[in-house]
Amino acid sequence: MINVGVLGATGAVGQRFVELLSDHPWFNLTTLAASERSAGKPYGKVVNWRLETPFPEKIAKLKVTAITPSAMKDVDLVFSALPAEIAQDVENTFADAGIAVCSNASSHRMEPNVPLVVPEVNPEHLGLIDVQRDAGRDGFIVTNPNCSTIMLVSALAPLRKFKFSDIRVATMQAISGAGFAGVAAMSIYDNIIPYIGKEEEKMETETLKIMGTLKGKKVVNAPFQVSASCHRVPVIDGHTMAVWVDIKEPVETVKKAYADYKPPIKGLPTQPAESVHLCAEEDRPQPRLDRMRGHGMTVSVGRVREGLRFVAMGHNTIRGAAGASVLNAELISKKKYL
Ligand SMILES: NC(=O)C1=CN([C@@H]2O[C@H](COP(=O)(O)OP(=O)(O)OC[C@H]3O[C@@H](n4cnc5c(N)ncnc54)[C@H](OP(=O)(O)O)[C@@H]3O)[C@@H](O)[C@H]2O)C=CC1
Ligand SMILES: N[C@@H](CC(=O)OP(=O)(O)O)C(=O)O
Repeated sequence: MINVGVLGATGAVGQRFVELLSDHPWFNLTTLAASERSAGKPYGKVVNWRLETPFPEKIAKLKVTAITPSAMKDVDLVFSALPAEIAQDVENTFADAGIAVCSNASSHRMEPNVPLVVPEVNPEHLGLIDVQRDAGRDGFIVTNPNCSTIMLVSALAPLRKFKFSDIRVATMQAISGAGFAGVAAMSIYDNIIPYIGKEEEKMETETLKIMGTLKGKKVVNAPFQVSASCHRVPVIDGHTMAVWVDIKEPVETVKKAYADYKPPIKGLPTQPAESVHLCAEEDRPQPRLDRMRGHGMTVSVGRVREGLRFVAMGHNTIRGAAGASVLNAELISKKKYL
């Protein structure tokens, strides 16, 4: 068992980490860290547990620590669910102290030495860990993408054998993506907000890095163009997106590619049986009905039609955040980087 901790354990994504790690077969959750408001108090007293699954009582008494390596001495790996502006320095400090960091925050994603990984899409990019180590670091940082980007690249992965260069995407994103206090009820109820700060830029750049090729010590971006329009909708969990790709193959050929798809990795505890599920029903995927497919780790695709057009949807705080990071950590562990 590998001892792990969570940075930002009280937040929307932090709670998902706690849920996924409290009974993990490879990882032993020993340390929970949050802001000064929470540090020094028992986790059960400071967390406002908002998940549908029961609160894991066995960690209720665990004392929340400060977000410093010295306060988290027994851990080999930390999961970061910190706000990006805090994560920037904190994650560097942990990696410099010899600790592996699996981060959900956007701060380091686009740095050339930092792997931006979705295990089913670009597992080989973990090779950038060696580049960080060669530069003299004892630990390392591995990131997972933005929650909408994960759904997009997962849905594109089975289509890589076809030629395409132009992707257009319009998202309908859940309010949990903005964190617990992110969107006021008065703003989102009976409404759609056609702006999510920096989200479009993230989808347009992160996709190219993830679907790029690791050549020597760097990733060469995928040679295509992504154009995104992002919108907040009154859904609690589950990011949905309409996607247009310039694939010329017949619809049936594309559907077969989804049906036959086998991801390049297997044997990880958090990996779902299907990383991408092709919905047969004409009115699916829908967030309320499909977000928990594969324990929240499966991306559902449907409405594949001429154009080529389709709809993709996945759980933003599980597949799009904490689950993605845990899957990265499992791959890191399997590949003996720890
Ligand atoms: N929500 C989502 O779907 C997704 C979120 N992300 C990213 O994950 C990260 C966390 O998001 P989310 O969980 O929604 O955020 P929340 O606001 O819900 O939680 C933030 C967490 O960080 C802690 N924190 C805040 N300020 C500080 C500080 N100054 N020092 C130490 N700890 C601090 C909080 O502790 P305390 O309770 O003590 O204040 C809390 O545990 C962000 O970078 C976000 O962009 C990524 C993908 C999806
Ligand atoms: N911006 C996303 C969530 C998020 O925090 O993304 P990122 O990890 O790229 O900061 C949303 O609002 O749904």
